[in-house]
Amino acid sequence: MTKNFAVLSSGGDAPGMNAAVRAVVLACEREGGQVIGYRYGYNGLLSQSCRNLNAKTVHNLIQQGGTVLHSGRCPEFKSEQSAKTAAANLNEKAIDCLIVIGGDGSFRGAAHLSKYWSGQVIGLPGTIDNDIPGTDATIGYYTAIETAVTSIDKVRDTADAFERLFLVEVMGRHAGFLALKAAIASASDYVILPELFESEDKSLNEIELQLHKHRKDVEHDSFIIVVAENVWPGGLDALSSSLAQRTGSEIRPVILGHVQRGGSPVSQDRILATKLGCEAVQAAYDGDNCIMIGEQKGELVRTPLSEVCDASKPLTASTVKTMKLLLNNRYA
Ligand SMILES: Nc1ncnc2c1ncn2[C@@H]1O[C@H](COP(=O)(O)OP(=O)(O)O)[C@@H](O)[C@H]1O
Ligand SMILES: O=P(O)(O)OC[C@H]1O[C@](O)(COP(=O)(O)O)[C@@H](O)[C@@H]1O
Repeated sequence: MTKNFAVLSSGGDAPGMNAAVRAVVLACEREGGQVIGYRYGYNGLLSQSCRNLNAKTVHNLIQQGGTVLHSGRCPEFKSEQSAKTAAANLNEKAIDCLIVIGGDGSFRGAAHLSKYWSGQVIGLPGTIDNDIPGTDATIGYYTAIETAVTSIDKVRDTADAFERLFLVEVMGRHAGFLALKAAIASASDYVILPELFESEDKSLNEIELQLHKHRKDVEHDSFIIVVAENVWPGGLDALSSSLAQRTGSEIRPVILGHVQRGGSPVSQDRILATKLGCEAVQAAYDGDNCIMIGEQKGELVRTPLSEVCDASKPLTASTVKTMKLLLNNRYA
């Protein structure tokens, strides 16, 4: 029996969300089913704002950044009444399976909905933060790394010209995946991560030591510190003035911000999104419910939403080891 699908993107948009929508639509059509797309995340589900999706509407979409369905945060979706409204709207459209592309918050929303709706809910991890367990990478993460690295490369040009110390803030909410990878790939000199942060004093002492030895060792005096957002109390301004006091250096802070969420997805994100989108449709036909599709060590994996919503995901130990050798503890 064919199934009717609905798909939405929720929370922070991520490059590759469109590729996931395309894959869901094409895989669904292949099985003879129909797909609608809800706009603005759970907001569209509550207001029944949706459109039909088919091979024609997803043509020429795989390379586009952002999300053609738009995204949104919808705080009222946490209520019982909202979930009941959403369930009624899905039933009105005769939907069998809702596919939610988003982060852990969006998956909490999907799990909440499933308490009041008898249809299937399936999550696809879409966030630049990569903070979702059950998958090695999330859709959008690879592109965001590239964007951050390209930006830091540009910062380096001017940092070298003036022999200045730069602080570059990278997104990630409360996770350091993006900052860690961006720092290594851009050959930055130090990185501040939520997972490793102990205290301001400890970090300042370490930076001071690294900077001092770096200045003795390297001909050029520029120094780039990547700072994951939401770690340093008072943010980049506070860190900048503490460092200026301690080191006497001229410091320039740069916040990369939402530029990291934009742009055409790199091929790794397109491929990941396409694989996960196809697998979501397969999982629906297998009768799965309340799961997230991920990829681990090259294999597609189905994990219960209850196991991904509130669990934390550790940084990869080998990447941290490399970082310590060449960045934070280079001169230790
Ligand atoms: N506990 C919850 N119950 C129901 N819905 C939730 C819950 N947490 C988050 N959501 C929904 O998911 C949306 C996206 O969550 P958010 O944390 O902002 O982004 P992300 O999904 O990227 O982590 C929220 O705006 C809300 O609509
Ligand atoms: O766009 P907003 O609402 O300012 O949110 C910023 C946050 O969204 C993100 O870009 C993506 O986070 P989510 O995918 O969890 O929504 C975070 O890195 C950042 O902290």
